[in-house]
Amino acid sequence: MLGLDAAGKTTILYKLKLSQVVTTIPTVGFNVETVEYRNINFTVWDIGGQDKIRKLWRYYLQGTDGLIFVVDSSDRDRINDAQEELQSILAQPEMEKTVLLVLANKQDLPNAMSTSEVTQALELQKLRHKWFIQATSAPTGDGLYEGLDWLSSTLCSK
Ligand SMILES: Nc1nc2c(ncn2[C@@H]2O[C@H](COP(=O)(O)OP(=O)(O)OP(=O)(O)O)[C@@H](O)[C@H]2O)c(=O)[nH]1
Ligand SMILES: [Mg+2]
Repeated sequence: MLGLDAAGKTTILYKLKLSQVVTTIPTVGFNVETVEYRNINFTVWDIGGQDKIRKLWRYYLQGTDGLIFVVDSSDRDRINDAQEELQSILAQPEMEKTVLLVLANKQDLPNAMSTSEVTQALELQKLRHKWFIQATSAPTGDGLYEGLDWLSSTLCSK
């Protein structure tokens, strides 16, 4: 699970793992948890997204079945940064066969971009990867399991 700092990755991970909203601090390094859903054990790696440590993302890619890319839909100023980071990670050789779940998170905030706005900004239509975008709100959990539904059915049919 990757995405810019403050996109909501750690909040999402622990909402899935504990069904709780935890208080987070910026992740330096990573958190890893297994999340069981529909008889699948997802090993979810939540990797810190601050600018200075983004260059470490590529060290976590080997053996990845699926990429969950989390976006703060209310952060219009940085959606282009998110687009650039997503493209550069998908260009890595380890990611050639990965499937991509984009979580358009923070839908509860006023002025959040819609999934179609995020789709356009991230240029998802141009990708050669299988992808899906899901609107989410981490504190309520809205959309999280719909995203995992797509991921599990897509990975199982591979
Ligand atoms: N309103 C709202 N706030 C959210 C949502 N998801 C996360 N947040 C808040 O956004 C802030 C950052 O969330 P984190 O989960 O720490 O973000 P992160 O992506 O792990 O950030 P890094 O560890 O720095 O990469 C926290 O204050 C969260 O409570 C959401 O869907 N809606
Ligand atoms: Mg974090």
